[in-house]
Amino acid sequence: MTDQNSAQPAAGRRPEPLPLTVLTGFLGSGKTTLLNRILTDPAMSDTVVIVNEFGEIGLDHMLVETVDEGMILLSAGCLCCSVRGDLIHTLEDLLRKRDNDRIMPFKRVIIETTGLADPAPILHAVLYHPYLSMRFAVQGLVTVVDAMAGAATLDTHEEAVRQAAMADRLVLSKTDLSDSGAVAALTARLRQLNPGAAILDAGDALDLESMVMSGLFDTQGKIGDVATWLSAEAIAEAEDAAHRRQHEHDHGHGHGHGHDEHHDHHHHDVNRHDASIRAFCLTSDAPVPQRSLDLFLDLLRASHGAKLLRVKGIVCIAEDPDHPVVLHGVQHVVHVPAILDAWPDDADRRTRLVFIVKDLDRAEVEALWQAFLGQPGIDRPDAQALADNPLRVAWGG
Ligand SMILES: Nc1nc2c(ncn2[C@@H]2O[C@H](COP(=O)(O)OP(=O)(O)OP(=O)(O)O)[C@@H](O)[C@H]2O)c(=O)[nH]1
Repeated sequence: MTDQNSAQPAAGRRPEPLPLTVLTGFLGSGKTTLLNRILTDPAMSDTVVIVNEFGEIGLDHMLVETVDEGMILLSAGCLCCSVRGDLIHTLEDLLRKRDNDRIMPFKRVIIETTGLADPAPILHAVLYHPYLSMRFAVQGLVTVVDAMAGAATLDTHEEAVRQAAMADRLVLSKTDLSDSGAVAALTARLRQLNPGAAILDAGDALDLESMVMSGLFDTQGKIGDVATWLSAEAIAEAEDAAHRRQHEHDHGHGHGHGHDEHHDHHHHDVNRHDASIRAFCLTSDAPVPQRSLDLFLDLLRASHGAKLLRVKGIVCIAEDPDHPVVLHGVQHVVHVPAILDAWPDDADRRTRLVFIVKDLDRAEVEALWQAFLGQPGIDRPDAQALADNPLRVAWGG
């Protein structure tokens, strides 16, 4: 078990959390190339990079031009499975050295994963570690997608789909080697897969600092732009567009429209990997009682935990509607990283929950949500029945 006190700062006061970003992307997509750019940008000086590789002998560290030799740490194995403990120890060790002035006071950490990594357990490991989650402000996930090989990789490798679907920022590399039609098609596919993430072109003069700082907190550990972080509007719009496409598609079939039209709709169909992962947004105009929210989240993670890749939200709590609660979850755990002093937009106090899920129907989550909002429908469970269910305790435990 991890010793929570092992990396406590020397001084008594709690230090500002340090930004931590996970950089991922499929094999050969251009992660190291982007990292080199980040490390040579003056705005990104004092960055510690943890490079993770398969195998005993890493190659990437030879390719990364470091600002300071001591700033590169390597671990053998895959971060998402075998060496999660190593990652935690590495981060604790880094903090200890920084707190004891044994290394320079770095300002942020970037973890570069292997090309095959599943980012969910990596984010999870840091977000839910009782001490690390206090010391690091997790910025989220930047995923590099190779514009040349990206579509074929998404077709054949589910890891690549998960990396793209969970990202806060998507960076298209090798656009200089790809034709514009292929880039546009890949961009459209990524937008459908992950409507909430900004899509950037590595060939552009990127603002690397804001690319890396894609999370809820800014460099001082202060709450940043919640609406951008949540991306609820973009996800809701994408859902509407998908609905319209589906409706037109069904309408086309029902009324025997021409073959060409069908052909065009089928052209937009997502492939089997993409189709198993989806993003959606649930909203409520009515404030949500704290207990209903707790029960909803409990039951959701207990019954669907492994299918929840990410959950983000802003919630109007009935007991304290002036101070919205921000939620952030990865897999089995959803936690409250912040309670805001005020609503980002006082005119819009709706509760918004954004989900990125795998093999889970929107309807199932929505039925549960409505049950806890006190709006049970036909064939839907009601909250009291769910709360009284004797199995609930067993599931939650
Ligand atoms: N033309 C071009 N080449 C690029 C671009 N980005 C990366 N490359 C090249 O693609 C190859 C792979 O890039 P890396 O940065 O090593 O990719 P990686 O994701 O770190 O690779 P792994 O660590 O093996 O998974 C290298 O030869 C890079 O020079 C780009 O935007 N344009």
